[in-house]
Amino acid sequence: MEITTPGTGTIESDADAAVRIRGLRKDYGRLAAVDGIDLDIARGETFALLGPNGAGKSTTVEILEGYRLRSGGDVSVLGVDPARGDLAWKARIGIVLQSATEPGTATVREQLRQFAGYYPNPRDVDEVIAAVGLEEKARTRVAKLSGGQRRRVDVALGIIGRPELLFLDEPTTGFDPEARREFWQLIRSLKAEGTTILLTTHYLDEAAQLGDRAGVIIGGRLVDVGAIDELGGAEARVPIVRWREAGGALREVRTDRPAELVASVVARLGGEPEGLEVIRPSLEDIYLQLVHSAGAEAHDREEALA
Ligand SMILES: Nc1ncnc2c1ncn2[C@@H]1O[C@H](COP(=O)(O)OP(=O)(O)OP(=O)(O)O)[C@@H](O)[C@H]1O
Repeated sequence: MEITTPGTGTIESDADAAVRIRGLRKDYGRLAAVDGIDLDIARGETFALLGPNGAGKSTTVEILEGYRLRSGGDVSVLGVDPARGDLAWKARIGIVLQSATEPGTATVREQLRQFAGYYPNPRDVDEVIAAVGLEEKARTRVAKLSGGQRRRVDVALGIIGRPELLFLDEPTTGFDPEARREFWQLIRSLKAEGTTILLTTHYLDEAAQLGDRAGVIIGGRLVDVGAIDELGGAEARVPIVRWREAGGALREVRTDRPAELVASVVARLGGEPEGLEVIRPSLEDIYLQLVHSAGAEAHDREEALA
């Protein structure tokens, strides 16, 4: 069994972590874009990496993919240091990058068939086309597809090689709501087959739908990591009860016993309180709290140093 150490996201019995990161650093001149990250991702897990623009997510992911060299720390991806990953290792990972490659003149099926040829054990091209919902566009040139349809081709190219580990960098940007839901189904089926998935996204609902765990990177540091429904800690999840008093004044109380509070307000007001709401913080609310408190801490550190 794997035991996750709170606060670091490392796995204690590590026999089969898909990704293992220790003390990872990446400096661009004086900027520490990644500033000492420790994280493990278990095999078969879907892990969502969250964080504001410029936080260091893509830098971290590109180091794991072998596209970027690190400045310090240790990294192992499927048991291999990505800085030394050979073709056999590359065939075991799938990548859907943020910006799509140039489409060229090939049709959807031609492009997928070509990519399938690069892998030892590819998926069936037509099955993949169906999985990403592009059957009707299989004979269309990629260059003639809409932005969202091209994104589906990117996803298809990422999974054609039957990867053990799939990197998805903001995969559903530009998808319409129905396409996003279809994509989530596809990811769930890949997960059911045992694929490990590292998802970077700004859509918190996507993280909540797909992620087993999530980590929040801010300013190059992993400020929180845990099961999606534990992120931010118990305190951040305390519900808010809101209602209007008899005179119209708005009251708001945070309590982990909302039913008890509502009962006492009803008894006191002698009936249904106006505008009554019990609000449970969403993942987005919790994420925004984390971002704000990390920003405030960084500000305090700067003040202390000044
Ligand atoms: N090649 C580079 N040279 C210099 N600085 C870079 C380079 N690549 C990234 N950075 C800087 O490193 C920091 C982290 O960037 P990164 O792309 O990892 O962020 P991100 O979390 O993926 O952001 P986004 O959500 O906008 O994609 C940013 O401040 C960025 O400007």
